[in-house]
Amino acid sequence: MLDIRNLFFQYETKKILQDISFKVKKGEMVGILGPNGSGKTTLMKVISGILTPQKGQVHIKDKPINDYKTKELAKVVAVLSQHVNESFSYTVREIVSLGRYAHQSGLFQSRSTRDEEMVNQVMQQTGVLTFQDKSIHELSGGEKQRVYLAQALAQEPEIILLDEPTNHLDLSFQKDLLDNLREWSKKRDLTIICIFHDLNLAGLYCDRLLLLHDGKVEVDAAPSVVLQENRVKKIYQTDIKRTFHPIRPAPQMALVPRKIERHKREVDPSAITITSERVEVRVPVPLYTLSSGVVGAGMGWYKGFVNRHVDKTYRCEDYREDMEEYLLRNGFIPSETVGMMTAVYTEDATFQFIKREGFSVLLVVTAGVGNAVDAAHSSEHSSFLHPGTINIWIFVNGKISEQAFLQSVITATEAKAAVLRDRKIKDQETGTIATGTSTDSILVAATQEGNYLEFAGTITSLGKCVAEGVYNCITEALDKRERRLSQE
Ligand SMILES: Nc1ncnc2c1ncn2[C@@H]1O[C@H](COP(=O)(O)OP(=O)(O)OP(=O)(O)O)[C@@H](O)[C@H]1O
Repeated sequence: MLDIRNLFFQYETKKILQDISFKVKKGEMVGILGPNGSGKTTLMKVISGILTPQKGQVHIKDKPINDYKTKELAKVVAVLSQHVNESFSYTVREIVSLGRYAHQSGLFQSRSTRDEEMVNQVMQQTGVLTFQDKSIHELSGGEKQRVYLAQALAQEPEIILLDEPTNHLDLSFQKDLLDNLREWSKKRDLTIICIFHDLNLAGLYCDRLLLLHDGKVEVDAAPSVVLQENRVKKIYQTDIKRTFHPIRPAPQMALVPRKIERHKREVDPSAITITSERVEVRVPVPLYTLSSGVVGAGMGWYKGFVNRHVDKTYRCEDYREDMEEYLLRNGFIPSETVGMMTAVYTEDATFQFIKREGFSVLLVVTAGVGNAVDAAHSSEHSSFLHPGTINIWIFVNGKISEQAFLQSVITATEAKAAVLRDRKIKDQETGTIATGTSTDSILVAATQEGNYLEFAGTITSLGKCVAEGVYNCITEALDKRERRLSQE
């Protein structure tokens, strides 16, 4: 559809575009990225024929752009630029109707029914129909943006070029616009080339990204290839962290602000409160946490950690909502808290603080084994769930990798299974040695400050602390439980 070959462009003596080549297929949505001044707008102007390159060619539908007459080009390419001249006080409908210019013929450029239909349709699609009789000067920045988009669509182009179209748009209009553009590209084969400053929107919506740097193509590939952490850091000269969109398979770049906070981030036993109602840990600054809690499950930043005692007969339709209400009643903010449940006596909780060169680990455990299961034979069990019985908390004063988060879980689970093996705790249904209980929970939380700990396998320095601490804490908790049972 579009073939750009070896473009060179300069404003007087200033070289802007240097040897730019790329192709865009029909129906593709391509994002153009690059830091300020990298040449994005200049490239768009060359593609749309506003600027003529000193060298190189732009072919549209296999024909050099110079061979197109103005009207003919307008039927193929529409441009939505950043800065639009608004010297005339046209109404919205008039502005959108101007988009039909290329389709009108004859001396008086008379409008056909098709023109009217098209204008109404695009005004409907872009949500500007309701203010069609207002003057453009009376509109907000976002409303104007949608009017000019409607004008571009009214051209019924095959290619649309957009220069930062989400500028001025609020969140829902950004999403609507990009959803619509992508739908038009997929369902109507509209070819879209769009400049983005927001790398996340570009990564989420585009089929392909072209990253410009100093007037050259740094990389032209799929979003997951282009949006590499080190590349973006280097080209944009800023600190970012690559992550992933939680719902769609798209890379996302998170800005990392400069740190100015002065709070001490260390979790030690003074943060723990143990009562018959719950075990809680409160910290002043959120910790990066991986958990299987009733609330706060998955990865997130949390500053409250609650292991709530519930009765063995606890049944609740919506236990998540119940837990959130419980947290609120007790002064926790649910969105900042990981909440777990257990039927064991929380006052029998155990903890251990292990200090090592450059980092430390606080472990907190509640354990009961009335519900013990041998994972090797779990298929023989019914799937009835009892409240959690071995809950393990691992707080790391250090900076740990995502790998170390997961390895901590593995190491802790192995240490737990080892306790049950050494104490010969059996699965009541199968008579074999249990490996855990059916509803165990775990959390690993790290301050993400200080020494970097990449691994937490059983024989790494962090893994050894986790293994030792979990083994000791569960053992002590089960001793307490046995003493309590023997006294009852
Ligand atoms: N009319 C002009 N005359 C001379 N230099 C210009 C002109 N327009 C742009 N430039 C220069 O060309 C370079 C590229 O500008 P361009 O607008 O293409 O960059 P961009 O990547 O779109 O930037 P931004 O992200 O800031 O919109 C810049 O250094 C700019 O100052």
